[in-house]
Amino acid sequence: MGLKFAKMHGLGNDFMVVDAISQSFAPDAQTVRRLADRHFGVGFDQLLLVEKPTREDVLFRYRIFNADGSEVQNCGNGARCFARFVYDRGLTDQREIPVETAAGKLVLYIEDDGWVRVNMGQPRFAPHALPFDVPTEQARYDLEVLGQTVEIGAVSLGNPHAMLRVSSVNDAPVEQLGPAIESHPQFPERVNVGFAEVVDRQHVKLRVYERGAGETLACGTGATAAMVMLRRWGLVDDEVTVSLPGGDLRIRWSGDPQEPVWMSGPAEWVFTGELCDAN
Ligand SMILES: N[C@H](CCC[C@H](N)C(=O)O)C(=O)O
Repeated sequence: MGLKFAKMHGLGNDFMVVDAISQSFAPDAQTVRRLADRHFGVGFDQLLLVEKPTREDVLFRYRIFNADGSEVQNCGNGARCFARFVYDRGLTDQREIPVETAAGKLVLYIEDDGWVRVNMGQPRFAPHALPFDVPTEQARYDLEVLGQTVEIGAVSLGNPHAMLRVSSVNDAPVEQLGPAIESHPQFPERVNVGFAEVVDRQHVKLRVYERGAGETLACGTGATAAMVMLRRWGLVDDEVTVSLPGGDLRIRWSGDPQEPVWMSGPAEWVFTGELCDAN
């Protein structure tokens, strides 16, 4: 009997989801990379593990691995799929699902319309939270990259995000600046890179070059980070639709750094499978 898994996605950001409570599965980075391969493996942007919690105030531990094998602190689209998975599979009958991540506690809510709402916690702007090697915290930073100076915002949602404002996401230099900023020396743990176009105060278009996965069709923490930084820059209101190539997310934040950010969006099942024993 090989490892059973589900293939799910949040707006095309796709995941292999494994119940690692009823199955023994603790993959190393090489195994994750092999399973992530879209020809030799299952194929995914991230692997999500459902594990027993290590703290009392949550129902599950939620672990996330990028396609390059790196374990990371948060994944917004993955959190919605995680909630769908544990509820639909009967691992919980609660529709308010507190989970433990490497970045702390998230609370996932399954809504009547099938969407999932996530309390993403408070945004953290302090450079050390990303980490980002700059002397002081600023609302905007000038970053030297590929021989040019680009203006970015920087925020942690448990995982690190840099964001640039662009006039058009369609023309954004994602292929050039994405990898260059992702691995910029001032981001010692690398960084996710968002390219945001402000349509109006309630609508943003976004593309994200993800740390450890490349450009994805959607990024939940990236959409959250973009809204938060644009709200801090005074360019959007408290409720924003973020349109990514794979679809829309709703992000809500009051602008108060002590207040949590809320992300709402869909989570879809695609198929279930079982690895052949050789894997
Ligand atoms: N690439 C991210 C993890 C996945 C985030 C993304 N898929 C989301 O929906 O938030 C990182 O290395 O921090």
